[in-house]
Amino acid sequence: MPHPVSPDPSPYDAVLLLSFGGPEKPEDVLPFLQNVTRGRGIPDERLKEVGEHYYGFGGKSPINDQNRALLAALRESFADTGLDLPIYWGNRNWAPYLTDTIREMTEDGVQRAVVIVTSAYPSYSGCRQYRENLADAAAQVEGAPRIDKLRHYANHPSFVASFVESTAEALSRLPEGSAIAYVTHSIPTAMNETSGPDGNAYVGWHLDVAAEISAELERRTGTTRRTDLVYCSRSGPPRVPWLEPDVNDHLEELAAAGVPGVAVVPIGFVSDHMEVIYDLDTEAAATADKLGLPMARAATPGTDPKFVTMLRDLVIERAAAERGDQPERPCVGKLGPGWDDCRPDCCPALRRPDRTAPTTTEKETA
Ligand SMILES: CC1=C(CCC(=O)O)c2cc3nc(cc4[nH]c(cc5[nH]c(cc1n2)c(C)c5CCC(=O)O)c(CCC(=O)O)c4C)C(CCC(=O)O)=C3C
Ligand SMILES: [Fe+2]
Repeated sequence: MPHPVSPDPSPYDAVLLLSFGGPEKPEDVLPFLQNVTRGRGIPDERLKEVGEHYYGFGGKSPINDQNRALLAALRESFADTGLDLPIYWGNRNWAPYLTDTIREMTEDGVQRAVVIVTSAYPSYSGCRQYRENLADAAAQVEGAPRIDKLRHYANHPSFVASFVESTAEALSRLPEGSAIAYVTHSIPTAMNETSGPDGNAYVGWHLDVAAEISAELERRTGTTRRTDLVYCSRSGPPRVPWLEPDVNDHLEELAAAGVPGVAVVPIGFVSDHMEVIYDLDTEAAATADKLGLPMARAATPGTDPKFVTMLRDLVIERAAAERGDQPERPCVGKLGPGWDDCRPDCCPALRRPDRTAPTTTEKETA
C-alpha cells in the first residue's frame, strides 16, 4: 500500500547494511575464522572448537541468509512507504566484503549513505570495530561516500516490543513461574568498562533493555518472576576476565534453586546466527536437558515487521536530523536515546587505544 506522503531521504542517497558475515561452506570456515581473529589473541584450542560448531552445521552459518532476508524485507518496507533509497550490503569478515560494497557504491555515484549495523548495543566489538572497518574501507576507495552510522537501537520501543512478544511466546511453552534468562555475547570485562561515552554501556544497556521487557511482561500478566542477565560465547585466553555468569553455569544455578523452567532470551542478537543456534539451541539446551530443566528459547527479531519498520524509521529519523530538523527519538528505559555521533574516544580498542574511529567516514579523512 503506497504511503500518502513519501518520507524525505535527503541528504542520503543510499543505505548500507553492515554485518559480521559468516562462512557458507566447509572450505570457508578456516579463512573466515582467520579473518575474525587476526591479531586478537584467540587461543588455537578455542578456534578449533568454534570451527567444529560450524562444521556441525555443514560449514554454513545462517547469518548471510538472514541478512539476505533482512535486505529483502527492508526493500519491501522502503517501497511500501515510498522511501526511495537503494540498500547495499557488506560484511566485516566474509563476502560481500565491506570494501567491495563501498567500491560498488562509489561506482554507482553514491555521495552520502547511512549505515545500519546488525549490532544493537555499544561496545568495541559491536560499534567501534565496525566504524574502524568503515574508515579502513573508505580509505581504500577513491571518492568513497560519506557514511553515517545510526544510533544504537536496543532501547528503541520496537526492538523491546519484538522481544516482549517472543519472550511471552517462550514463556507460554513453559510451566507457570518459570524464570527468564536474558543472554548476550560475553566480552572482556575491560571492554565493557570502556564501552560507551562514560563506560559500562554494554552491560548498562542490556540491563536497561532486560528491565523494560520484564516490566512489560509483568504489567501484562501480573506475574513477578526471577530474571537475570547472563552471557554466552566466551572466547579469549582463560586468564583474561570476561563477563559472567556463562549461560550454562546459570542453568545449573536455576536448577539447584528449583525454578520450574527458563525462557532463554537472546537480547544481544538481532538474528538466529551461530551463537544462537549453537551456543543456545545446542549447547545450553543440552545443559538444560541434562538438568531436567524445561527451557524455551525466545525468537530473535530477524525479519519481524516491528524490527524492519524500526530500521526504516531510524533512517528517516537520522535523515531529518542531518537536515537540521529535530525528529522525535523514540526510546524506552532509563538511559535515553542512543547518540548519533560517537565521540572519538568512545569504546576504545583495547589493543590499539591510539587509533581513531570517528562516526562518519568523512570526519575520518578530514
Ligand atoms: C559483542 C559481540 C557480538 C554481538 C554484536 C554483533 O552482532 O556484532 C558478536 C557477534 C558475532 N560474533 C560472531 C562470530 C565470532 N565472534 C568471535 C569472537 C568474538 N566476538 C566478540 C564479541 C561479539 N561478537 C569478541 C569480543 C570476540 C573475541 C575476539 C575479538 O575481540 O574480536 C569469533 C572467534 C571465535 C570465538 O572465539 O568465538 C567468532 C567466530 C558472529 C557470527 C556468527 C555466525 O557466523 O553466524 C556474530 C554475529
Ligand atoms: Fe563474536
